[in-house]
Amino acid sequence: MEAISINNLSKVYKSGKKALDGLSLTVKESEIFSLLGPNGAGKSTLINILTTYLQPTAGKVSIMGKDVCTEQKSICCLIACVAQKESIDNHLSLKENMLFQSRLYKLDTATANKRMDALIAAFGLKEYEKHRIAAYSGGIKRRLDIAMSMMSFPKILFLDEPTVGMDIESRKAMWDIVKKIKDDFGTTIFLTTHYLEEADMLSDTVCIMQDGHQLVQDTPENLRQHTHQNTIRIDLDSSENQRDFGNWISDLQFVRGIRQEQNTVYANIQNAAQDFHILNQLMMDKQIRYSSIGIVTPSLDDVFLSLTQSKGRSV
Ligand SMILES: Nc1ncnc2c1ncn2[C@@H]1O[C@H](COP(=O)(O)OP(=O)(O)OP(=O)(O)O)[C@@H](O)[C@H]1O
Repeated sequence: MEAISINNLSKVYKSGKKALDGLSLTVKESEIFSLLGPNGAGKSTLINILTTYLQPTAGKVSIMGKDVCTEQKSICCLIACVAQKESIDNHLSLKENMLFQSRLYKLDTATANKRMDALIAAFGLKEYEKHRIAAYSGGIKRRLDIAMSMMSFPKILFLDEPTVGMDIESRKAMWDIVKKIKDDFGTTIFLTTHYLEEADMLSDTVCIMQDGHQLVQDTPENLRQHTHQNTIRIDLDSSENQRDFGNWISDLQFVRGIRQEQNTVYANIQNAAQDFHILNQLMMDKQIRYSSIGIVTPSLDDVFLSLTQSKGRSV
């Protein structure tokens, strides 16, 4: 069974704003699924519909086979959502916070204690039990927040930007925990993130959306492969004017978009084998000075930009 199935979903707010526009996607059971998209793409609207806070305008959405419009109660027992705003009570201890959560789900004491001990061990929280919660770092609080939401053993866990604002150490620790949730508990994880490296490291499937609909959904590896043939890297000589070059290359008919990092320009093109030679020749004719040019292995950033960037806009 698919964990989440979305078919032709639309959401129009009262203001008339169409936030979702014929979105279709599927999330498999026990996978880590990352949703990416520029600001305003419709990610929050989608999560709010999937977690039953918002009603869709049209389309069909099912969670573990249950319809979001007619079976909200059953769905709420199957999912948990960790929003960006933490839900920890600083006046309670770590264990009290977890047990409070278990009462919301009406777990009996023996089950609650068993789950709590398993989660404290799995999330590396044992050493923090004796400390005051107010003294926890943001990363540890986030970890506790996720452990609390796992007390109900949800089938699907929604994580809204789980590592936003964290330093790289805490971010890596969080990645290990997200993988552990999938491996040890078999939970399907649906996460949103603005960090493409994070989506790349964690995800079985990545979906990139824009303007309320899906642009692409695939494994990170396949997405990189997709762009691999379509990205040319040019390292300009420092004497070249980067802005002039950026404008010139953007205007070429076969260039779909560019990304500039100081003297380096990444150009997304239609046909690497053919366009690489044409570009090389045009640059020589124009006597543009560069130290190297080549087809490169793209990062997920290149995939994201090539799909969401309009022609000629540099980032
Ligand atoms: N309650 C609302 N009423 C009217 N328009 C809304 C409402 N909520 C969101 N929108 C609009 O719907 C569109 C999608 O918004 P949404 O918050 O879902 O995008 P997002 O991808 O989560 O963006 P971000 O990454 O900035 O959080 C935006 O144009 C937004 O301004």
